[in-house]
Amino acid sequence: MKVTVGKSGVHGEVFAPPSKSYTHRAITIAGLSKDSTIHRPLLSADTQSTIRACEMFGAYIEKEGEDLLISGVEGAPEVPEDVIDVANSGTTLRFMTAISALTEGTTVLTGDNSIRSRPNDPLLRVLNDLGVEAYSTRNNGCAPIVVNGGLKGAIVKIDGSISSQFISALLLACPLTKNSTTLSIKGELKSKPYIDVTLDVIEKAGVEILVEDNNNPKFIIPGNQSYKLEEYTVPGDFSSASYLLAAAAMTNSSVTVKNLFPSMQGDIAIINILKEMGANIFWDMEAGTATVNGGELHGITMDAGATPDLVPTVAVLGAMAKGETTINNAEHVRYKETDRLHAMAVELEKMGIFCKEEKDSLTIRGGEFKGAEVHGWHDHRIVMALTLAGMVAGDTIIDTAESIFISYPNFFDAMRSIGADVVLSEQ
Ligand SMILES: O=C(O)C1=C[C@@H](OP(=O)(O)O)[C@@H](O)[C@H](O)C1
Ligand SMILES: C=C(OP(=O)(O)O)C(=O)O
Repeated sequence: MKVTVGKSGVHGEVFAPPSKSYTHRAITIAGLSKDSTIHRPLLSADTQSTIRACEMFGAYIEKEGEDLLISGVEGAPEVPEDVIDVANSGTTLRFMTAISALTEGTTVLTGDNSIRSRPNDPLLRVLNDLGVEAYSTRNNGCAPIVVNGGLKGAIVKIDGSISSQFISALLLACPLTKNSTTLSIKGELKSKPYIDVTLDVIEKAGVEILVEDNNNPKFIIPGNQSYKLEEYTVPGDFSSASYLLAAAAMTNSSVTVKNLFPSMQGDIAIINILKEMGANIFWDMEAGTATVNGGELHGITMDAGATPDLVPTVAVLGAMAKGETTINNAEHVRYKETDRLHAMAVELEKMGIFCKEEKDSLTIRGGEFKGAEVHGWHDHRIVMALTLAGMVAGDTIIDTAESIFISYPNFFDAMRSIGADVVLSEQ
């Protein structure tokens, strides 16, 4: 699918979609509990992967109105009858690899081309240390992955510099083993707020994990616990909202995004980033609304360590801001659906913007956008970010636009409802 984007601004109000990260955790934990109801889950391609995987472990999941009713396996996942295909979802692959380790048999997990090129070595290594035979069939840490269950608690260390999802996965599975686990981190921990999101839902489901030294965390996970999620409401997604808010800042127009209440999401940082860049933004936490009313944007230096998913948004903001924007501490952004540092540099250059890509940083010199035919890299965040660039440049065509189904299925409808000129076509 292609999207043609014309010069346009935004106006009015729009609802942020439910958080993808919170939805993955709520479904996974409900799948391990008894009976739970999840209110306002995100139903997208990635969260459908988590639903399918939980069903393969024996959970029953039904949609009733806007809710998901989940009858879980009460801590004892069954051995799946078939290969688990997570499609494009890294979160699902990592979480379900650890859940497989709780079964008493063999699970095989795989996914699409992108998933089969993303690293998992640190997770597989720690599972080995926890008594599980877990390996990549290609011996490079990439899916397909084989897991022979039998998870036991132990004292282990994991590399935190590639993906926090390995740690979230272990935090989800380890409370269900017979003995306790102590998990500490080697190297710099990236994407830490996602671990806080995991701990938030784990705690709401009545499971206890002790965190020693929140800055360089060590997790003490008592064993023999059980999840009881019962009732859970998913908050709005700040990563998805970043495109809506940035659209107003980039086109000097105005939008109010609703459903943005405080939560543990690191991407709440978009509010301060926009403020720092010069946008007129006001977040009313009690009302859960964030309003952007234009502004004169200038370049900033951003540390992407905790908020990798904001990188495509900040890259397009930087491309039309005055001066230079540098995104540092961003090597882990290369291990996503695609290498997003490279993808943004290549596509922004096609639109006339100077970019300098280094091993773990991207510098963007603000300039005049020109319309172009650009590649969406089959990556939802690249497509959504380039849509904003197209609204400034006009005459922009982005391919692989269907990838928005991964995290924000009605992104184009939402953008159209606030005035964006976006037209979808089949080829
Ligand atoms: O746990 C999660 O929900 C996520 C963690 C982050 O990944 P990394 O921890 O691999 O950086 C983030 O980029 C991804 O979109 C969602
Ligand atoms: C990287 C992402 O998700 P995942 O790791 O679950 O594929 C994302 O949504 O940007």
